[in-house]
Amino acid sequence: MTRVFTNTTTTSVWLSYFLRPPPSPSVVIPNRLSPFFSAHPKQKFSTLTAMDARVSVSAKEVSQGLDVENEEEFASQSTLLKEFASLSTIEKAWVFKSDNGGSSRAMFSVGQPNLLGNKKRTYMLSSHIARESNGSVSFQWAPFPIEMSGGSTIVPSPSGQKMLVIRNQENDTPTQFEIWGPSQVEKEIHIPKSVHGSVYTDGWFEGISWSSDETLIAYVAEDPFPSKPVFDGLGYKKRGSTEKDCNSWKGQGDFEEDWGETYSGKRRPGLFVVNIVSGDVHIVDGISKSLSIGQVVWAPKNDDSDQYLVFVGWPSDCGSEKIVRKLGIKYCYNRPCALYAVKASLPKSETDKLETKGDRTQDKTAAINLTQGISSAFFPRFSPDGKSLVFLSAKSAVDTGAHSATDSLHRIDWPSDGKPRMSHKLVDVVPVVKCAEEDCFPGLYCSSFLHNPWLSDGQTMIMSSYWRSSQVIVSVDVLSGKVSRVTPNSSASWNILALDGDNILSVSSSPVEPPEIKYGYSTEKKEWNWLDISSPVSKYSTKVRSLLSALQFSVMKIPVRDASVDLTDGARIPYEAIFVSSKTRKSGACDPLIVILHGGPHTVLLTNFSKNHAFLSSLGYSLLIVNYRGSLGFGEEALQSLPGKVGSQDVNDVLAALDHVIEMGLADPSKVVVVGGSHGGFLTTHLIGQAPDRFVAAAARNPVCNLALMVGTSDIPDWCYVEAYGGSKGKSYFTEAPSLDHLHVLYNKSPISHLSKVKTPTLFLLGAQDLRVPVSNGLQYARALKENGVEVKVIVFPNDVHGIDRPQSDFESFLNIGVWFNKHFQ
Ligand SMILES: CC(=O)N[C@@H](C)C(=O)N[C@@H](C)C(=O)O
Repeated sequence: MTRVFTNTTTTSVWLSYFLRPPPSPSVVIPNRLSPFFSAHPKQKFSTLTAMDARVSVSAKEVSQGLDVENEEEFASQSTLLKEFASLSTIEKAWVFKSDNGGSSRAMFSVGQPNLLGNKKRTYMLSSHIARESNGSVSFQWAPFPIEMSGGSTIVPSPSGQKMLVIRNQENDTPTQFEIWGPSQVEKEIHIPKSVHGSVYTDGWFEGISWSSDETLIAYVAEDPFPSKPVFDGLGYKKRGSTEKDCNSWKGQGDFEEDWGETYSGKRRPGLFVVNIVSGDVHIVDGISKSLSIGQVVWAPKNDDSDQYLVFVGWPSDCGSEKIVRKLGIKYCYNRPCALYAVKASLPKSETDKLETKGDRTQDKTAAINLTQGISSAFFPRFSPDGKSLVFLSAKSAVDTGAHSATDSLHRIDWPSDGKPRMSHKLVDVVPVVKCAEEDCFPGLYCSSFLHNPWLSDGQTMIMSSYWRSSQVIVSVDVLSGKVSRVTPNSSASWNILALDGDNILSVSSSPVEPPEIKYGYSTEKKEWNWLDISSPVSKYSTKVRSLLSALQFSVMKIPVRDASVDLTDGARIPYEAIFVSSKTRKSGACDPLIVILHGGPHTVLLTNFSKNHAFLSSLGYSLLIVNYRGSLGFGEEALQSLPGKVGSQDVNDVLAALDHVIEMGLADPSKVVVVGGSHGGFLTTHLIGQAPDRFVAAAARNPVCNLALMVGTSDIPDWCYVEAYGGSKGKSYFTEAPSLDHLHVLYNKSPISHLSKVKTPTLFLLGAQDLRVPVSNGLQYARALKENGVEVKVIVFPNDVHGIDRPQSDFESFLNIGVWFNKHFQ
């Protein structure tokens, strides 16, 4: 994670391969396809004037890789993209009860890309929430936000009286823990790197939990650095010699496996407790070093002095005798994991630690596996009365091998004496939904849980979940298992931020409406009402508002074309595509269309606001965002219909969605381009190979082009097997040493096997540090296209990982996508 927002400046390496003769250095009149220009002739004029005044360049002086023809286009489009790229996003919120009856206070964490600094700026904005006697609610905002500089994360204490600020530091500098009171820092604790490395704040292993008396904080941090061999002029230096000696150097020592993409070089997550009164830190005992730890919470206090912690543990061998290493975990919910309980206190003595039982020696402090009957358990949450431990499970993903699948929710009734046992009965609260009938609950698909997700009845949890192409907020009664959708039945998307007592603080947005805060309350009739809350963050510029007000969107149901073949019921149900277009149609002509494809393949593109998509639609394109079968949010059978059929079923689903909008008269078949990343790049490159006459241009971000190459270089070789062969075969065939037969199948399922048919000009955006789909995949395919005389442009971002989401790289990527598409419609 730290690598994503490093302070280093990105210098993009431009490898422009224009096989056509170099364009003449004439000034290009912005083409007719861009409504940005046609809708705002004055802006166009002023942009060009500004450009003329600022730069007067000869063809030779133009930036490397930027053809002169496109420079005007670059300048104009970047002005538009800047409008969207610098918008702020509300990411988290905390609500604190006020002493004063009906009111409360909220703190919002807001993120904004800092393009010049190439990192994300995070700031805090506070508000007072007042509930009036007439039932209305008003938010009074602090006049200015405050930037959180250098802070890795903040975690308020349960009472809201204290706040922990963690500052992870580079190199050998100790990690800083600051305990803040209402007006000042009350305590500062520096934890040297010899105790542990950086605290995990990645949103997955991350777990930072205050004890109920607010004296202890349990958290997850990297194990300390292992000692490394030291050498000097005479050779190896024995232990005890000083390592800081300038006549010696440290060797590398043994290679240590990490969790792959975005975790490169990160050491094992271990469990620690700090006492904020004494400043003492201890590593929690009794946990096998073969477990990676995350998501720790305190168990309810029992009568004993012992306090227990509950955490998630991931085995290093991914729970399989066959697998000898950690496999990539980012986007991969199929890594087995279990909930464990362990005593938080330091062992009192060795005799207390070891007790002889017959001929067996038992470690009384060893962590206990609480969820032995299930292959996956994470996001542990205790009910407010401490009687239930509720958790989410991705057992469907683990058991089938799909990297992500439908979740299920489970409960353990926590022992009344507070002492965890080996065998707890697991109660299924919300099972996996196999076949999601249209407009019915499709199952749970959660990417996070609130720290405190409970309503005051103590049995209702509130959470966000994907529901077909939208994100919605649902309530779940953990005793009855009843799930209810609490957000309106519109097509917009909703994300929960925090609970304010029994009320819900959330954000809602759509492809044509930027995020707005919504405050939900339940009426006496048990219906949810939602209030629009005006906030400084949602004061979007007039330009953004006017561009978006010209757009509309709808969610289309796309009938399954091959419904007659052998399919499960869930795989026959229509899938969806989000169609974004201009409200006004210009004299019967259709705007050009961009087909947008998500990766995974088991993810989904939601009906929420996307700055980059808003930019592309504001350029004058319609968008067709296809949630082909295999996407999250449509039930388990639809999802599981894809593994084994990648490169055919998903490709045909996209083509059927495209035909659907063409048949409806919403798109012109001669004006279609396509873009996708990762598995979406796999689809993009498959489409230009399998349907070479249908796309005017294409753009692929870190695309999977050759599974036979990826299998030997990616952090998730198992993914290649599962998606190519299907779950059960893929899992059993998986090996680190693929046979020739395997490589043959992997190659045949890949876009590279259709390469000879490709003629579509294609832009490649590649992250040189990508461990998921290493840069070699995109480069090999791009070079092969070039060899065949196809027009190709490649941009490699040297410091980017798979997401290519560092602010400057994201900006440069989408600017190039916009320019590339416009260029090929000229
Ligand atoms: C599981 C996974 O990471 N698969 C990749 C090939 C992929 O498509 N990733 C998605 C999540 C992406 O959008 O990057």
